[in-house]
Amino acid sequence: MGEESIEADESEHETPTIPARTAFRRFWPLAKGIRKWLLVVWICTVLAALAETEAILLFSELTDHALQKGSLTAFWSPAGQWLAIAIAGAIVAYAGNSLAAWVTERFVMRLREHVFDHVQQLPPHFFQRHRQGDLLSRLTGDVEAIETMVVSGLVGAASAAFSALFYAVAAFWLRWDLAAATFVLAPLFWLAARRFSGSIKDVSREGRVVDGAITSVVEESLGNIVLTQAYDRRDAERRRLREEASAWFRASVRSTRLNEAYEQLVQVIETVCVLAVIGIGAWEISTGRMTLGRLLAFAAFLGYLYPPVRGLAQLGLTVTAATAGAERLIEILDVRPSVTDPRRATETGRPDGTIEVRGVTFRYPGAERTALEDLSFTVSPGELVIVTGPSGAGKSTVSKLLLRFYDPDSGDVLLDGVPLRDFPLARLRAYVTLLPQETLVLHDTVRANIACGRPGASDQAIEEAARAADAHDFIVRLPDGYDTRVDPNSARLSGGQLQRLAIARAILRDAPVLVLDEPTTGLDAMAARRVVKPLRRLMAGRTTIMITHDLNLAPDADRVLVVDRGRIVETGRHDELLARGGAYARLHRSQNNAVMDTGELRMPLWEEAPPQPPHQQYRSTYEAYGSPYEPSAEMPSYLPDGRPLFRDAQGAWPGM
Ligand SMILES: Nc1ncnc2c1ncn2[C@@H]1O[C@H](COP(=O)(O)OP(=O)(O)OP(=O)(O)O)[C@@H](O)[C@H]1O
Repeated sequence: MGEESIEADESEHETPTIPARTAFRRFWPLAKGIRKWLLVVWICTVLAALAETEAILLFSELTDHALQKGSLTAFWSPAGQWLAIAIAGAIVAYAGNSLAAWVTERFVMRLREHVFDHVQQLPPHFFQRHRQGDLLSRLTGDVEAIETMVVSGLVGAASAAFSALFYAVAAFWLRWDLAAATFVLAPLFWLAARRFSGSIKDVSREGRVVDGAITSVVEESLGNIVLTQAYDRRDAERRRLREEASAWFRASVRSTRLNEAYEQLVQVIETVCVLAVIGIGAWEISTGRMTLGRLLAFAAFLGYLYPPVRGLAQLGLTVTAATAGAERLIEILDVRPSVTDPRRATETGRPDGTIEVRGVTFRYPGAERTALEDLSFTVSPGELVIVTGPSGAGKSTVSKLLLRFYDPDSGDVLLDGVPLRDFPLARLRAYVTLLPQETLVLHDTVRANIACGRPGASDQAIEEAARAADAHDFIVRLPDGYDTRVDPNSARLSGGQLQRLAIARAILRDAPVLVLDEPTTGLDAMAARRVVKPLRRLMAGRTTIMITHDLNLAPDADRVLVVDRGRIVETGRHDELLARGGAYARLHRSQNNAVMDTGELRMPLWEEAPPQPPHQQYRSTYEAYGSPYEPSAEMPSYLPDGRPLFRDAQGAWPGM
């Protein structure tokens, strides 16, 4: 594996806890380019606070001169100013809030793209070890949580701090002694927030985790709906959902209770402060040291002062809660891609397609055993090499190294003599095309599904590829032809048709090297036969490495590599290997026996063995491969009605 691919078995760790400051610093760089707008939002908030202050002072003036004295002439001027300030304040607040929403959503968009981009580069085993629902919840809920911390949090904190300071100065300016008396109570807010912050963070973290678990259960359950219905697993699935939903229920109720307790405590503290002001104010008015208007203005300043003070404390809690989401995103962002683009890419033209695997040893990150051990082979341009072997032998791992999903721990994979790690990833994957075991379908039209082989391909090229893949005929019979929308779960296309669509895509891609991973697995015999011809057209003139259990395709290969426990145990042509009577011959035999076994399922349970029909055609096949023919007395080759048990009794794979 390359030096970049430091990759721990991340799933085994608990999500690490991170201080809010670290989390903030981690995501702040993403605000680049929008920071100036944050400043504008902050200025708008300041202007709105100034307008509010001016309004309060005008209110005080109105009380003392217009209301107390009952003078209408003293009313008009301050009233006009108040109205003008209110309108200006409203415009500024509107502009500020709209801009804040724009900045916030831009940040969320950028963050989501950043995380999504990163996740897309992660190696296959990451996705096997993380539940999809949990990843979804991180990409949605947690991303928004971080916004509260970085953007709203920052602007909120700056605005609240400014407003608090501003109103405090105004209150001091009005009556410093009265203000000082009430400010003595301010630390109570801070104490209350401190008391609650730890528990709120815990419960938020719990909530984020459970949210991911619920999405996972729903997603897995819907993805497995056939199993659920066929085996009547509805109760089990409901129980699974209920378990997670109960955890969510508990976390959510606890979170509301904590927030509500905090809110109410703050209300009580506020009431104490207001009563203190009224009490002191009443005493001051009674001694003639203060007018009613000034007292009301003072109370109003305090009234305006509390929300930002409370907001600051509340913001602390919100940021603490958001940190729980940040921790979950940072955990993902810290997973390093197993491969990266080279620092200096090799400049080559289109390669001829010589693949050389040279002394490759590879172990999956976190795995105990090596999946490949000192593997070496070469495939010349235009050759077809089949890689076969028992399950778990390491065949698919070979395909992952050929596509450079991973780098080998030692040894090298070379294309035209250049190590794969020296190619830019995008270029490498244009040269080496994978036809994976499961047919991958985009949620889009048939046309787009083929065109993704070569973005920008003309309709004519798409149709030619579809014809070469024997897909054109069934495509034109679809309701909207090439414009019919397909999706991975739609029953609109059969497995064989999807496979032919994938072949059309690969034909259009026109890469010099092809990696086919079990191209006929999962297809029934008829469907498998139908893809053979298109496959041959696809393989023509390309270096092809076919990973397969299906040895019906082996006689066609220039070479067969038999892999077992990560090593090549045999290599040669199909007939040579059969004649050798080793691992390959055993695999071949077991495959044919497997066919016979299915035939046996259809047999009636006779008391006695049925009469044996002649087996001459199999004798000649065996003898042609140099194997001794040993018909088994217990294992009939024909059904009692005379139909052959072997599917290739009419000659191997007539479709080829
Ligand atoms: N993501 C992974 N993490 C750890 N070990 C893995 C991972 N994927 C595969 N392995 C292990 O690597 C070995 C080779 O797996 P591989 O999938 O290449 O086998 P295979 O020959 O393709 O099997 P099959 O024919 O069943 O698909 C196996 O022992 C498997 O358990």
